[in-house]
Amino acid sequence: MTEILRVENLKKSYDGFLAVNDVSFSVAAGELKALIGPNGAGKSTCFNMLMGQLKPTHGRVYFDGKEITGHKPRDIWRRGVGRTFQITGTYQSMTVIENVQMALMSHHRRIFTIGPRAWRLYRDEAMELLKTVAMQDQADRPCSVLAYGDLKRLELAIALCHKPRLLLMDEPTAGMAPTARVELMQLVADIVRDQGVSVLFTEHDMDVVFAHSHHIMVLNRGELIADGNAAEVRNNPQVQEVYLGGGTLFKEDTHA
Ligand SMILES: Nc1ncnc2c1ncn2[C@@H]1O[C@H](COP(=O)(O)OP(=O)(O)OP(=O)(O)O)[C@@H](O)[C@H]1O
Repeated sequence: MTEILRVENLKKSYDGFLAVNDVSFSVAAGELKALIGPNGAGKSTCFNMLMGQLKPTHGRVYFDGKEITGHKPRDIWRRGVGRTFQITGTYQSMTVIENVQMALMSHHRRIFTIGPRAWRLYRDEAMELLKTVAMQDQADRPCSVLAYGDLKRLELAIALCHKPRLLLMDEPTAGMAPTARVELMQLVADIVRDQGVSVLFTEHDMDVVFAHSHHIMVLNRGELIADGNAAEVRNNPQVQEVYLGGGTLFKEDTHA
């Protein structure tokens, strides 16, 4: 499979404390890959280095074969790396579809189009994106009245406006009820399958991780201790030790 992201020997030191220590991995085109680990393992630090918010102390990051180490977040985003955050960032005073239209205007560099005419721009394209996340029936509702799970789906539609080839999702299901978590990740898995986009996500809910990921990486104290499919990771003694002190780890995965 074609490699979309490659990370080589990434390190991040905070005043001498190595939060990420010599981490190397890759993400293939069309792959749904999880990055898991206990609190403080270095997942967010790693994400922030991939997205340009943090400069690595050492190491290199390549996106689609080109080095992006230390590039500005906007440059990385323009190249096709999208991101969703733990806290949703929609405009509450606008409707669902207006939020998507705003993101499309930004993508097409028409963000300074103002007045009523603006809301005729990209409406069809926005509606298509809302269909992708099964939100078309809520297009004209104000964001302020949306349920949390719907906000997360809207955020996903907004991230897709920029046609990312790689989407980094930081704890996409945080704060959601268990059924809504599985539904959201099923939606992400469908988008990966149908659109060929790659997704790298961090997650604390192991049911979500093992049900949907093609591959799983485990970070512990800044070091990558496993990178493999669900069975390989589940049976890895070091992973079991980290999570449950050596006991039986995860439920059987449902991913084929
Ligand atoms: N700006 C900072 N300055 C100093 N130490 C930091 C900073 N940011 C993170 N750390 C430390 O680096 C380590 C890794 O933190 P990070 O937030 O990357 O972990 P994480 O795996 O994302 O954790 P969580 O699952 O709790 O979000 C932690 O020990 C944290 O305290």
